[in-house]
Amino acid sequence: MRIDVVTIFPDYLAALDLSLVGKARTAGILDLRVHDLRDWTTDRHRTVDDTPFGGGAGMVMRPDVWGRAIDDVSGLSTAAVAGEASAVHLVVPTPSGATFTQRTAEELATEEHLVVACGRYEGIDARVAEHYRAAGMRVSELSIGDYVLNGGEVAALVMIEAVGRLLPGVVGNPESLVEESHGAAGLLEYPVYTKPPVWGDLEVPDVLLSGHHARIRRWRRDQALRRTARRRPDMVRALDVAALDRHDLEV
Ligand SMILES: Oc1ccccc1-c1ccno1
Repeated sequence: MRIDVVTIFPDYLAALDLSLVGKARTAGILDLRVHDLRDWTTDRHRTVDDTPFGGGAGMVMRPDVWGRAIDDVSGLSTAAVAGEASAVHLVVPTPSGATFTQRTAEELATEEHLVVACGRYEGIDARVAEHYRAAGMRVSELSIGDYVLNGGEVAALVMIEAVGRLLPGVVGNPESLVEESHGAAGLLEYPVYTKPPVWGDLEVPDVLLSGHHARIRRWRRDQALRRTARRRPDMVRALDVAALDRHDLEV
């Protein structure tokens, strides 16, 4: 997979040189390129924004600068036919976007090429998303949660980590992806324990020391259900109970 990130703060994305995503880049699993939006400006002040039409506070990022940047990194500037459906999926982090979830990460992890446009100020001129949708590109305006950040870079870090770790070969044991919170069962993960078996006056639940794997699986699913019901009742309502029952039969 290739991911191009365009931002006015490229250093913000330095964290992606570290840990699993960094290893995926070194291994050639993930081709991640970070670009400075100002490289596509044409004035000596390298201007990327201007005042909003209709008035209001703050500044809006210019469509012409973003257009040159996205055309370049997506290959559209050299595409034979501008209208051809692009292999690129444009991701625009924004507080006004659809919620980015594990399902979103799973879908994006199947893409060939993501371009992530990190906006700042009051946002990116709305015509940018409109233009690329009309050009046949899939465009997803996504929020990582109901709060406001100063820019899209932090959201980009979150999304790229959530997507990158799903790529084949990135996580050592793919099994570990199955039982995570928000995984296939649609539950939060059960509580985990390791040595020492007694820490102060706190002990590890006996069932986990029993060696009885069927009981351990059942205990863990019960804990996941309880935790989900207590902390995320919204997820319980969405649960596919039939699937859980099928899972139960497997245990
Ligand atoms: O608050 C933001 C500002 C710019 C770009 C993205 C965001 C955001 C907030 C939540 N998810 O994304």
